[in-house]
Amino acid sequence: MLNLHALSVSRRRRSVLSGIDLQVGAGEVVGLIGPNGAGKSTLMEAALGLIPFSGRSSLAALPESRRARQAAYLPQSREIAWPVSVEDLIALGRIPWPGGGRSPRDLAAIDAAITRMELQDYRKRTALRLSGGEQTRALIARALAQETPLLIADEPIAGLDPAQQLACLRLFRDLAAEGRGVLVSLHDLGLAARFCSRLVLLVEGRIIADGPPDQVLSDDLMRRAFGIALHRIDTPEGPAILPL
Ligand SMILES: Nc1ncnc2c1ncn2[C@@H]1O[C@H](COP(=O)(O)OP(=O)(O)OP(=O)(O)O)[C@@H](O)[C@H]1O
Repeated sequence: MLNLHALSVSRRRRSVLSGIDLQVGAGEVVGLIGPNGAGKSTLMEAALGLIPFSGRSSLAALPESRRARQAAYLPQSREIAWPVSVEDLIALGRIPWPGGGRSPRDLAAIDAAITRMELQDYRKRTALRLSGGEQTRALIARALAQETPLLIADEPIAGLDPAQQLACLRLFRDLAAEGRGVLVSLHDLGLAARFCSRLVLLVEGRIIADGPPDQVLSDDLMRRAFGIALHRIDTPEGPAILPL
């Protein structure tokens, strides 16, 4: 679904990503974790073909029209440029598909995305006047309306309340169960452990671990990545991981 090979990015003549090999398959929620500035957003932007890179991205190799039918993207910046209604914002997700956003197929996809993000009461409101968390949910709904096999989401739960964080990650898990692939960057390591099938740990532009959450969240790797110890509390729902 997504295949990155020897992908490298330099910015201002500084290496930001180096030799990235990464696969995201159908049915996987792959969590991208690592310190601020490690290169998580850069990896996503390069994989999507939004910035120059060397190496190979199976997604960026597609023609632009097919790329937008293959992957939807929630960028870290939640900028909404125009005073459109929530419904019209979500309809933008249908642009890659024939129908102009108003075919019965488009309307069904928009309705489904609104329902999944519980935005029924917001659909006629001006997106710019929603709260930050509500705007994020509307932008996730736009990505869902795109109905792509792959979803790439950059810190989707940043700014969401705890219940919405859980709802968002449960939704991603459901998408994977439906056969889609999800690549998501997260800073909450406990939630990453609970909801991701695999974790990829990025440090200074290189992948230093890629595997099951328990393996990647080892004391050694966490100390190497973040320079601190983490305390793990196991609950019936999964681990909670606290910085010490
Ligand atoms: N447009 C740019 N020009 C120059 N350097 C950049 C640019 N964008 C990002 N960088 C640098 O690239 C590095 C990786 O940034 P990136 O945003 O990918 O990190 P990140 O892992 O997503 O961080 P965070 O967790 O803080 O969001 C950082 O050192 C950043 O300063």
